[in-house]
Amino acid sequence: MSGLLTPAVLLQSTPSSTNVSPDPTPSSSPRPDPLLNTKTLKNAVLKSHGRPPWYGEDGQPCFPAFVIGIAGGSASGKTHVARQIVRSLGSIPTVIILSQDSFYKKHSPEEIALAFASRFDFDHPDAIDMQLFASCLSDLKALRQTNIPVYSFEQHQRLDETKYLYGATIIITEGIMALQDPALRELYDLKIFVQADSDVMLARRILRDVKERGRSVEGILEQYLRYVKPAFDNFVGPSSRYADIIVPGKDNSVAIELISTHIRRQLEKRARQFRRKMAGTLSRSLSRGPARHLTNEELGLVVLDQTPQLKGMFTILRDETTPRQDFIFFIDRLATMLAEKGMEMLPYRDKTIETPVGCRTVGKVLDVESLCGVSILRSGGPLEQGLRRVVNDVAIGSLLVQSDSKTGEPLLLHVMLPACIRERARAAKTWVFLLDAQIGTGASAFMAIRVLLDHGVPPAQIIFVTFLVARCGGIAMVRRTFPEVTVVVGAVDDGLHETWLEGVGASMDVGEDDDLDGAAGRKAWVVQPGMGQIGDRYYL
Ligand SMILES: Nc1ncnc2c1ncn2[C@@H]1O[C@H](COP(=O)(O)OP(=O)(O)O)[C@@H](O)[C@H]1O
Ligand SMILES: Nc1ccn([C@@H]2O[C@H](COP(=O)(O)O)[C@@H](O)[C@H]2O)c(=O)n1
Repeated sequence: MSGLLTPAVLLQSTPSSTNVSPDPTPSSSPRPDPLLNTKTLKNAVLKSHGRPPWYGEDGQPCFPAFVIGIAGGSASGKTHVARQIVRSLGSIPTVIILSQDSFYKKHSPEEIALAFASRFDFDHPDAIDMQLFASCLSDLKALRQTNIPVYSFEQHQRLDETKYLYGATIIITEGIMALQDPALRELYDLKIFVQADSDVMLARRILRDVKERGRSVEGILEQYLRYVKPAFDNFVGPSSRYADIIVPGKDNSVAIELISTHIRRQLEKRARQFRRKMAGTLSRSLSRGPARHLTNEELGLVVLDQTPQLKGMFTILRDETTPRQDFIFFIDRLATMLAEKGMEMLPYRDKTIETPVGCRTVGKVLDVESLCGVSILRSGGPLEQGLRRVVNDVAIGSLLVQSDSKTGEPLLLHVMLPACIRERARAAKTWVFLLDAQIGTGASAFMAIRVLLDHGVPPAQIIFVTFLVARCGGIAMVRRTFPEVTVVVGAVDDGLHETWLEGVGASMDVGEDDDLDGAAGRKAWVVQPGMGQIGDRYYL
């Protein structure tokens, strides 16, 4: 792996307009193709055509990520092969290139001093934290988030920071010892060994280490003869026997093409028909006669009290003649009421206080370690204001789920989560308000809940807050699959219909279960009587 820092890298094969970032920093300006320049690898941002559902109707992940292990001598061309595979795959879902270099053990000051004198053996299997490597890879393969170490070749040291990774469909790991460890080998779906002549490897290593790793030629040669060459003979070379395919270290375009064809076939087998299935079940049940309308109690929803005051607010919001200013005012007010209702679902404990007139009294205090919001873009946006009013300084992340224009499948296009749920241990202690304007087919809600579960948020700590739910839509499936998730809603409507919306093709109002379908309009599942496209009415 080249580059001074060696974090795992998230790459996309072709540029996309949508930024799917593993980092909380959104990219605003066009970035160079990270495949072309090794120096940009450390800044690479995951871009994707979107991640289709990775779970079944039971909500459980059904296909692990496809994992490829690439081993070979130092500078044999492992990173190059990995990038060529990504490039050759063309339009594919997200890929992570995970370098074994990230997992060099933390060194003592004495070891670092030896490393600077080219007297430290980085080529023995013991130099690598194989256990951590296997555990991070196993999390990623199981579609869970992970945080991997970041290594500096310049400092010969693992840095304090870690790199958050989530959401890859294909993971390519590369490293001299990638095929060495049995636990790692177990995780691979395809094992590759890159074979190059030793003089080619040495020549490439000298050029690269001088240019990119700040080394002298003398140091490189000393390290090579003392450690690199013997390790290749003893460990790296012999591990080629575990490979499914040996790829030449140069002129390897035919091998790369064969490998990508194999991967493409494997991915096709994993394609799913999720939203269609959810909507299909619904249509079939409707065509058999009048839909059986489950009651709010049967659906297990927490519905705001349907007081005349609330009904009055909904009347204004449902009215198509309501001016936008009024719509925004009442949506914000309703969002605040829903956030307050959501707060009722949290645990509280007793707290004794003293009042300004000297009386002691027992009250309540919120009993949660951490609390955040995640908004399903962009129609979850109008609920953010309500949550901010109720919870001071609350961190709110976002997810972008959009329907594929051809298949209608929900696609996860963007994940930007607050820090408190980017680490598994913290996520387990965090309560999350998941915000979306309405639940129609339920496909977006399903996907968003799955993302939180992948990060280790317990289902009982997820509070889905929404203005409207379609009684006969996917809510029954969402509730059946994730019974511990609380759904707080303003009103429950009876209808859900697939409609052609004229002239709104460019809209990205994706939280409302719509299918983008050309510039002249789009097909969308709309809740009826409903309020129309809440995001459009709020933001346009
Ligand atoms: N097939 C190839 N053709 C030409 N140059 C290559 C090829 N593969 C690798 N290289 C060059 O060799 C050097 C080391 O390659 P790299 O992929 O970083 O090796 P590794 O990851 O195995 O250490 C890089 O400068 C790279 O550009
Ligand atoms: N601080 C370090 C750590 C490792 N190395 C050398 O890197 C080689 C593995 O990386 P490749 O990208 O070449 O596969 C390995 O041979 C180590 O000797 C180093 O020089 N300094």
